[in-house]
Amino acid sequence: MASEPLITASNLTKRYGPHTVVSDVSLSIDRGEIFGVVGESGSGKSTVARMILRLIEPTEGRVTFDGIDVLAASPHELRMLRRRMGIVFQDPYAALNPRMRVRDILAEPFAIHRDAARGPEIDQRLRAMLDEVGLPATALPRYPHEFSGGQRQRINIARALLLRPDFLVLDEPVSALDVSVGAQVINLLRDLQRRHGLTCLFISHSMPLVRYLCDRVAVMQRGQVVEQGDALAICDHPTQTYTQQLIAATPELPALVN
Ligand SMILES: Nc1ncnc2c1ncn2[C@@H]1O[C@H](COP(=O)(O)OP(=O)(O)OP(=O)(O)O)[C@@H](O)[C@H]1O
Repeated sequence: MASEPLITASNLTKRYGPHTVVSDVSLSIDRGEIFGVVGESGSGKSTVARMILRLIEPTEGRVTFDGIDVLAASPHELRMLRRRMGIVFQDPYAALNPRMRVRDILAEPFAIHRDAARGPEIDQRLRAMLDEVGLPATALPRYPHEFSGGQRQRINIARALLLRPDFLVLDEPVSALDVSVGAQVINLLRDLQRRHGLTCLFISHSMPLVRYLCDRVAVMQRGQVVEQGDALAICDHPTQTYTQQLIAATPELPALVN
């Protein structure tokens, strides 16, 4: 028997005053898959992801996470849900507090979720996680400005994974990075996703990247899903003109694949 999807979003709509920025979006994300949301800037991708995480309240619609009604969750339930969800933002520079040491940035989730780990175990978890994202333990006492963009994004990924979430939102995680650095980060994400059996929502404007990384994809245009399904099928045989234009607009990936 097929398992229930980890996430279902049904008829999500977001309006700001008279502006409808997301309109009637429905999708479901299976456990262990990477689901892509692709579209040009302003098409509503981030708004959909933030509504799923309930960082933004939808105007209409429903979200379930592991069968739990996310929008009806009490503050306590929401805290428990948030622990199971991580997010990596686009801009690795803006996402890290420049006045905090890496150790404190990474330990922050443990301060919020006090029962997740204590004392010496926290330090152990930080070191192990840094190792997983390819950074040395000597990073711990240093400040974000001492790191390159790619290294900073690795710190963001480590922070997002520290509480061992089931679900990770990747909001254009490499679009602020150089192509070769971005390729390394994409491969790291793919390895971590496989190793931990993570379920991911990957937001991107790049069809080749979606083709490389995602199992399924939803294509968004002006707040609506115009096409969704198997990522390879849609990238190789798009049925919508908009999808064809997106493909034509993005250069081929350089040698990303390792
Ligand atoms: N708080 C807000 N108030 C009004 N409009 C907003 C607000 N947040 C987002 N929007 C508008 O909603 C639309 C969708 O934005 P969103 O960030 O979801 O798009 P996106 O596809 O993720 O774009 P990008 O790739 O540039 O991040 C945009 O037109 C944006 O200007």
